[in-house]
Amino acid sequence: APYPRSSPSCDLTSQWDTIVVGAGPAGIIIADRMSEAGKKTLLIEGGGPSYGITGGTQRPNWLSGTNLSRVDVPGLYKSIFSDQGNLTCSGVTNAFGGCTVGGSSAVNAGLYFQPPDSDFDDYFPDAWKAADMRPAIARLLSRIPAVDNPSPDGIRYLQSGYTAARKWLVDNAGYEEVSYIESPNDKSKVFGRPVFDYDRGKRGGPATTYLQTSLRRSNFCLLTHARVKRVVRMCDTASEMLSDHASGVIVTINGVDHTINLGATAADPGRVILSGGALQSPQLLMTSGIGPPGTLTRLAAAGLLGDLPPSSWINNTAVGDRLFDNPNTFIELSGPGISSYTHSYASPPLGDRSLYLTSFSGPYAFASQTSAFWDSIVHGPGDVVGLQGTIDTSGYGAFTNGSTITLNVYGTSGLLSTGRVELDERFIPGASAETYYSHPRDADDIATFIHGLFAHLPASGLTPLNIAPNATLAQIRDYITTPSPYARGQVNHWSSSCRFGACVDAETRVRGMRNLYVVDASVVPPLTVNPQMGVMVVAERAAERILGVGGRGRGRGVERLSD
Ligand SMILES: Cc1cc2nc3c(=O)[nH]c(=O)nc-3n(C[C@H](O)[C@H](O)[C@H](O)COP(=O)(O)OP(=O)(O)OC[C@H]3O[C@@H](n4cnc5c(N)ncnc54)[C@H](O)[C@@H]3O)c2cc1C
Repeated sequence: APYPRSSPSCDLTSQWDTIVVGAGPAGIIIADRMSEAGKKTLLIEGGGPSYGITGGTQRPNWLSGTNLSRVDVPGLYKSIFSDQGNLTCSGVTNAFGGCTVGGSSAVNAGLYFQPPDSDFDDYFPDAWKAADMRPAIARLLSRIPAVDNPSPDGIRYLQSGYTAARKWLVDNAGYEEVSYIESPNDKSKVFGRPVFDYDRGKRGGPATTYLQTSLRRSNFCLLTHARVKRVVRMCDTASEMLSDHASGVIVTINGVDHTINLGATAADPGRVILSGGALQSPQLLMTSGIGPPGTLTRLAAAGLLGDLPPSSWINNTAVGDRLFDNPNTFIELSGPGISSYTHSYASPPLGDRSLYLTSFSGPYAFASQTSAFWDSIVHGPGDVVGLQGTIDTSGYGAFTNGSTITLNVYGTSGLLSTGRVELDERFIPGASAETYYSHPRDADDIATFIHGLFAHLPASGLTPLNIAPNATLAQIRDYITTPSPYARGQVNHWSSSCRFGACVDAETRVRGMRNLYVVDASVVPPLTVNPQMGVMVVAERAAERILGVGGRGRGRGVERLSD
């Protein structure tokens, strides 16, 4: 049932100043800022509750009697890959992700790295440069602090992988050990502890912070189990509004379609903000008659564009284009000093269970990453490729003995391969095959990174098990580009499918529309770090741009065509 079920502010027949589609991290933050600014705001989520505070009740028996759900406990993170409950987008997208209150921030590992200034300066448009983003970053960190020592008792748990990796990378390979909280900008030959958005041993993020302030406002409603089919942008001849105005959305609740309307006035025409994530926001644009003409023709033939006439279609091939995800490779590493640890959903060791239940401390206070490191390859001025490694506490696949851990290697910013959001025969969105390694330089760069790392392996400290430590560059390149349980997997860091300039303008407004916006990972270019903090910062900055407030590079205010 819709949640909260009886709130008077959830009267769906009323008219709204702002309708936000999707309660992922971006949607929650932008909806909170809109309602804070006095806009009557409706946040619509297709999935249901997740964290205990949102009404989530899925939990293993050892959490019975608490108000925690499985989502709240960081150490239960990996269970999502074997038991998705009803938290994921299964059947809704052809990819892995969270479709629940909090979106993927409710099912992810909680890694929360601040993007370096260079990401904003190199890849974002004017008004989104590093200097413009500082207030947004400060606001975000004041609501969701960054932590790199997640257990509230102050003890660092499961550190054998950290110790071995430090010897390898800092002592042998010349990496500098840094605090990523204090020094977010240096992302070349650096090693350190991962940063998380946990809150005193529990999963944090926008759902436990921003959403809670929104829910206390009488001008805010969160509607769950409600899927938006499309934005309404029909000509309304009575008021002579054109189809470049969104007038509301069509949403399916319990199998029944409803139209929910914006309340346009001369002072405030209202706005629809799509925050469905990098796969579903482009899908929503397409089902609203905005996208590649071939896809719009298919949707119209299937009757999925309502009665929007072809003359009102906005043909834009940039919708869904240049989708990005990090190509990844798992490298299984074993060493005599390593004690691996696999978190258990149903039966954590008794000591670890009681440590968590009494003080939210111990191994269950974090998802399993003990260290992270970065390097870069400079191809030329402004042409720099970011490379990341993250080390976990357990082995994977066929390599799960007690002394094996997993290194996850990604390529990040500056990679050249991108794909497209494609709608399959049922119009479900997914990633096209070109998303990974379609440009040969990417495989060369990532193979060079791995080859260089292997050259510095300590003599008896760590041994790669699934790739030979003396593999040639060509062998590594073949390994990482050949599908296997360890290579070419999806990291699910979907982004960049509705880019600034081509798909939205510098106010995040959809090109060709006056009051329709996209604020989520779709507008975020490939970042040097895991995306969620960048997504949240972008939502904070977008609120300033849309509301027309906020210091340097001040937003131009709503619904005046510009850029
Ligand atoms: C398993 C996993 C692990 C990850 N680990 C990390 C990590 O540790 N650190 C990190 O930085 N990033 C991580 N990520 C990525 C990160 O979680 C995402 O980048 C981030 O959540 C994207 O936020 P978003 O707001 O763009 O969209 P999403 O998180 O995708 O949220 C979109 C929401 O909109 C809803 N929605 C979509 N369409 C509709 C519709 N038509 N009607 C109603 N509702 C709709 C969806 O149900 C969903 O809840 C991980 C992702 C996954 C899947």
